[in-house]
Amino acid sequence: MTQPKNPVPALRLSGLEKSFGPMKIIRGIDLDIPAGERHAVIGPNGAGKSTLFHLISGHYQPSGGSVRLHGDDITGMPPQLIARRGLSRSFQVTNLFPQLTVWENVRCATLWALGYKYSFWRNVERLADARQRTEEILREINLIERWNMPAGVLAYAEQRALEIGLAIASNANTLLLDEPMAGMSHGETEHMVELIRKVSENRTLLMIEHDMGVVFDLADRISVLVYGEVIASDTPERIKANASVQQAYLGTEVA
Ligand SMILES: Nc1ncnc2c1ncn2[C@@H]1O[C@H](COP(=O)(O)OP(=O)(O)OP(=O)(O)O)[C@@H](O)[C@H]1O
Repeated sequence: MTQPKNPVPALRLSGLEKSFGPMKIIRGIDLDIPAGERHAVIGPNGAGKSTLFHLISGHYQPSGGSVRLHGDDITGMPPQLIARRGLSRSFQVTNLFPQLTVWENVRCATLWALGYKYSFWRNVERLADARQRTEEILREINLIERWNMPAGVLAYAEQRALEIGLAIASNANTLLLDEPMAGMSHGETEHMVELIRKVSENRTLLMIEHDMGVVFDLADRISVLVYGEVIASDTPERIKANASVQQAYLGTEVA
């Protein structure tokens, strides 16, 4: 990044730990993610990547350590409170209302973000701010032409784009994406990369991804997680050249 970095990182993980019974799954992670960075977490199956996301988003309670979002301690807060503070997560499993239209799905998230209580929702078509914001988001995620289709009949890649739309509709400034390219064709992957690049232009992005082409194309910085520890956190070029990363994980994949 060419701009000076904000001294308060968007995310700061300090001594983060998670055990399940006697099994230490996350073993003391220290990691700063500056605001505006696109950061990828890679690592072998079972390394603890999803667990790490669960800890950051509040879906799991850490066994030790802390999570700070823009300097505020959010450790152990419930997911909905963390989301209210601007951190939004999209899941590997789909999180949409399939019978509602694309428009209605985004509008729900928009209404929530604008602070409307459920009692307002029956006059929802009159809420100009919600309408305008919904339209903006559908344009941003390239689904404006699908606005009137039930979410359940969209193509898989479009459903994933809509999930990203729901995340940004909630006014998120920090996005956690868990394997956004999973199950996509080559063409769909290319579109998703462009979409993620666009929506992360003015947001902080943390993503788990197995597609190394995508990771090395999108990320400003990459952290490599092996057995619950970050063994390296650096630029794509340095990660590629890092001997211990090669040995532990990448092998010949990106050599
Ligand atoms: N709720 C749980 N209870 C017990 N063990 C768990 C729980 N959740 C995860 N684990 C274990 O923690 C380890 C890390 O799992 P996790 O899903 O975080 O890895 P991952 O790096 O995301 O893997 P993958 O790339 O395959 O998705 C695994 O051994 C898993 O079995």
